[in-house]
Amino acid sequence: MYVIHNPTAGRRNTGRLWNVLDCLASHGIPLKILETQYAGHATELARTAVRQGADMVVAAGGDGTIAEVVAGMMHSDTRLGIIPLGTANVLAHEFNLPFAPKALAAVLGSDGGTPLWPGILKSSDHSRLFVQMVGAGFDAHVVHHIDLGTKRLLGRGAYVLQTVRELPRYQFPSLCVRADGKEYHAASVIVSKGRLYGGPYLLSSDALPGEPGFSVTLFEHGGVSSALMAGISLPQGKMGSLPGVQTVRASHIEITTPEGLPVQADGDPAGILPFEIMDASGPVMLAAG
Ligand SMILES: Nc1ncnc2c1ncn2[C@@H]1O[C@H](COP(=O)(O)OP(=O)(O)OP(=O)(O)O)[C@@H](O)[C@H]1O
Repeated sequence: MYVIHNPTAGRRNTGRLWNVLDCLASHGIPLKILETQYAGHATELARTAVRQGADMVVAAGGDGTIAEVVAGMMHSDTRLGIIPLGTANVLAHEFNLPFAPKALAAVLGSDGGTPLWPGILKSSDHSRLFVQMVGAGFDAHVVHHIDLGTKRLLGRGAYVLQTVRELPRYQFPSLCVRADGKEYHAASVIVSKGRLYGGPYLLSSDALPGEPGFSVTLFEHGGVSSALMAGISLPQGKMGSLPGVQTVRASHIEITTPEGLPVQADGDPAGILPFEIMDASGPVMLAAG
């Protein structure tokens, strides 16, 4: 079992990592632990692990680390494992993974698997894989402005703090979104593979992370009060019933204008508009118990 660890993920709390690895080792599972040195390194390490015949590659980090590991495992029979060490760990919540070391080690050591079908975010000069969601509009603006030191200190609270800071100065420009050819205009858009957002919070109940296609959540209204309402509704699981919020299913999404507006993927900065979003060529199998 190869374990690819991002030492910069989350609050750098490696206690869970070592406890899980101890459990696995005590069950005689051979481990090869690799540490990432820079952004994008996890993809190279995963690709090498697959080439060396790894039966499982474990991403030890947050959603960004998982996406990078998955990008190096596509078109292989290698299974994906997760040790959630990130800030929001949305994918771990999505698949109901345990966070307790013993239970997590049991999942990683089991034969079970469930499909995870990633998405691809493509611009004119680069493309990247994502596992949970892509956002453009206010949430991407917050992600692009977040201070890494504060994120390490406050965890998810850093997003709340940055939201409060950015709200008064964000202009809420109108985005042009084309979902399977149909045009929409919205202040913000979140294109999800999964149901959850920002942690264990329900965004779109019709999302299917193991199948092709996306849930596209469109926030029609901009402005401080609409953004605050969305922020309050999310932890209550009521985002879907908020006035001005609509969700559509689509398999090909283009977000074209305003050009230069920031985009986030899996909670990390991911370039600027314009972008198109499509399914990856197939799923990977996730050890999820
Ligand atoms: N050694 C490294 N130095 C700097 N950056 C790294 C390194 N290894 C990985 N990264 C980058 O760190 C980014 C953030 O990691 P990750 O998303 O796993 O953690 P997080 O943001 O704390 O968690 P979450 O996405 O669950 O909120 C990744 O997108 C990756 O490109």
